[in-house]
Amino acid sequence: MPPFATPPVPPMRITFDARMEPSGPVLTRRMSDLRGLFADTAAWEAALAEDPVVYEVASSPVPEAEGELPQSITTIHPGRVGGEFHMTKGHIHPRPRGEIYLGLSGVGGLLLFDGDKPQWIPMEPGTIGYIPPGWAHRSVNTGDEPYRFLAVYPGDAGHDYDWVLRNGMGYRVLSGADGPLLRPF
Ligand SMILES: O=P(O)(O)OC[C@H]1O[C@](O)(CO)[C@@H](O)[C@@H]1O
Ligand SMILES: [Fe+2]
Repeated sequence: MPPFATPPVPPMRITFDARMEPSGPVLTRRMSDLRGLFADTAAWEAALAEDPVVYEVASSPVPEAEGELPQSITTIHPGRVGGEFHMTKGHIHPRPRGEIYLGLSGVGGLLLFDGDKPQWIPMEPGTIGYIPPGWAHRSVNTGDEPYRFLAVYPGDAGHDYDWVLRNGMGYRVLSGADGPLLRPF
């Protein structure tokens, strides 16, 4: 017997479709799901009229359970809200667990925050961004095309989104004349 109770998952070959996304469920996050995250509240409210899809997360069939290593591919569509680039909600793992991101297409960045100092890792196809345990993380599309990355994380990590609403992420990532501009919160 395994030392913990999880639904059994067989070894599996996970295939990618033409968009390089795993074939599992897709979670769609629209502008209205990102309440309280962009600095320019008026610009965010104006964007609600169309309520565009900001990002999609396609998951593999591996469950989020202790001992498993689920994966997902996130696509952040290009765009800005009051000069701030489209981004994920961001979260911290309630159980301190590391995570790996691999850039697949487009350009973006991985913003990390430990509650004290923020870190920024530019991401492009082939870049691995390592998220150590205890660091909140958010991904940002800093380009004009969809930014897509693979995430692999321990299945018991969990997602705490309120931590980011309470503490912020240390930086806001804005569009600047010479590329992304990191403005302290
Ligand atoms: O969970 P968020 O902050 O919306 O960001 C989405 C991305 O982060 C993950 O939750 C993994 O950390 C994935 O599901 C996805 O890669
Ligand atoms: Fe995570």
